[in-house]
Amino acid sequence: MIDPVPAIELRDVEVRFETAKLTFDCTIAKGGIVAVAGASGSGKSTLLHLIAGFEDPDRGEVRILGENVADRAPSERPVSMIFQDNNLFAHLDVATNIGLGIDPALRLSATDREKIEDALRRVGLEGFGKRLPPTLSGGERQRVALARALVRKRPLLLLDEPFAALDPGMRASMRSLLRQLHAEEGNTILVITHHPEDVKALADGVLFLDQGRIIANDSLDRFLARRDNAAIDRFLGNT
Ligand SMILES: Nc1ncnc2c1ncn2[C@@H]1O[C@H](COP(=O)(O)OP(=O)(O)OP(=O)(O)O)[C@@H](O)[C@H]1O
Repeated sequence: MIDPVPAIELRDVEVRFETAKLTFDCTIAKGGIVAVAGASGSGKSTLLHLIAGFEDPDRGEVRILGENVADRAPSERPVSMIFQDNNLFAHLDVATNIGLGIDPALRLSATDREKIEDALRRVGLEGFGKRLPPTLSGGERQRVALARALVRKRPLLLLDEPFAALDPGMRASMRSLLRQLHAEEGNTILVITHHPEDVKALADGVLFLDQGRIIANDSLDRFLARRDNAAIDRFLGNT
């Protein structure tokens, strides 16, 4: 049965920049992996920033798990966000970077240390705790960012092009890791990607943006079958 309380609702949300006006209306059910796609500049990052609280709407309402989050700072929202890069503090070792997800003041108990070790195991980085981020590969750094999100235990995980810097083999392995963690956590994931193969391999649903608007909010199958929009055709390589 579909949970009646959606993970995310954007109601008449409008953001105005000097050169762009973005308007978002959508409802996203709990528990799926949703790919967020669309041409460069279509508004994908802004959409995620609105949900995470890094951007405030000029109009409209952002609701998470049934609650209007207008007054909630990013750290108070039930959300973790992973960026393309710059997720980690270079001068802090991997375990400490993950510990920041548990307590930003780093008052970590023995149980917290076990949670960090467990998260490292789950992302395939056992024994990496003492390493510094600059000594890791791009894929390993993204795994650490995922481990930090895991220990935060937030029901919503937002990823802004998390695979952008990775080679095809690494992308595929990150996709399967994400699917596996999603199956274990039962969380709701939104992931920005420019690649149809990520959408096909990862997503249950697709939000497709064009010029600051959501023009599709479909199940994966329905999205892949669409032939009614030039921007979607271009993305899927149907032209
Ligand atoms: N802080 C800002 N100030 C002014 N304009 C902005 C700001 N953030 C985004 N914009 C504009 O809003 C539009 C959408 O930007 P956004 O970064 O959300 O797009 P995107 O789909 O994530 O693009 P990309 O795929 O290139 O990352 C663009 O025209 C961009 O120039």
